[in-house]
Amino acid sequence: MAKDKRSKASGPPPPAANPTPTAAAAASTRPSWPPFKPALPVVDLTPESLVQDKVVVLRSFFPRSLCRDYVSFLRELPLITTPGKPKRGDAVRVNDRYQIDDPLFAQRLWTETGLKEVVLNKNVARLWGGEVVGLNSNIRIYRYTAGQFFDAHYDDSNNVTINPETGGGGSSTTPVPARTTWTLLLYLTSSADGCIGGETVFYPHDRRSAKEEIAVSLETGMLLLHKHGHDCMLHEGREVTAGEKWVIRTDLCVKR
Ligand SMILES: O=C(O)CCC(=O)C(=O)O
Ligand SMILES: [Fe+2]
Repeated sequence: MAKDKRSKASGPPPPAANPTPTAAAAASTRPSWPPFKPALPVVDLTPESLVQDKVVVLRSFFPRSLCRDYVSFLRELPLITTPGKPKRGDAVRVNDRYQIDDPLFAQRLWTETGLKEVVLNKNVARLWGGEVVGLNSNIRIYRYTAGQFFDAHYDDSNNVTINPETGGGGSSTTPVPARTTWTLLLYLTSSADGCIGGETVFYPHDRRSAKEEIAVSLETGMLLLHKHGHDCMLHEGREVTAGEKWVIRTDLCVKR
């Protein structure tokens, strides 16, 4: 697939940064995400490079028990099965999805998990394309059941605003203009939970090729980061053939 004809990972744009009628009303419709228990991180988080400067994983980012809690919780959310026909140029995504603009959850994932410390560590800080200020508040939940997949595509970089929220009804600090640079995928299930298939597969040379592919197998609780935007690698979520693949998706954001 030529890059100029590349298909983009699509979806409705995230809700406006200032939701109506009031931010308080919008906040009340956000999910009551389970607490991060036990306190995170549970292991020494060590970034492991799978593709130099392009794909990094953190294994056991969520412990298995927390992944189970999250899957039980997420299955009660109103997931929407992908509409059949994608817009021209958009990747075919066949899965069930839930999307919410939730700055507070994005901030919790960033600050209450150990992620911030790992990402800002001087050994890896140069990777992210700028000064990382947090995670995209556009939180996406994917469930893939047997026969579902996300066809090959590239992820775009988007301009966003990071709205640090205090959560307790306190004052918000100044919004920070930012840009997404790396995709974040947190896998909540794997073959250990009966999910077969569903690998995230990267193609380094802009063509689907079994010889060249780098297939990342699901691991329960593993967090994967991959570079996106102009030098995003072509990639896909391979078909799930049994069980359920559950993923939390957001993005790393740098100051703009
Ligand atoms: O589910 C996956 O493995 C890939 C998801 C993906 O490519 C995306 O969210 O853009
Ligand atoms: Fe993608």
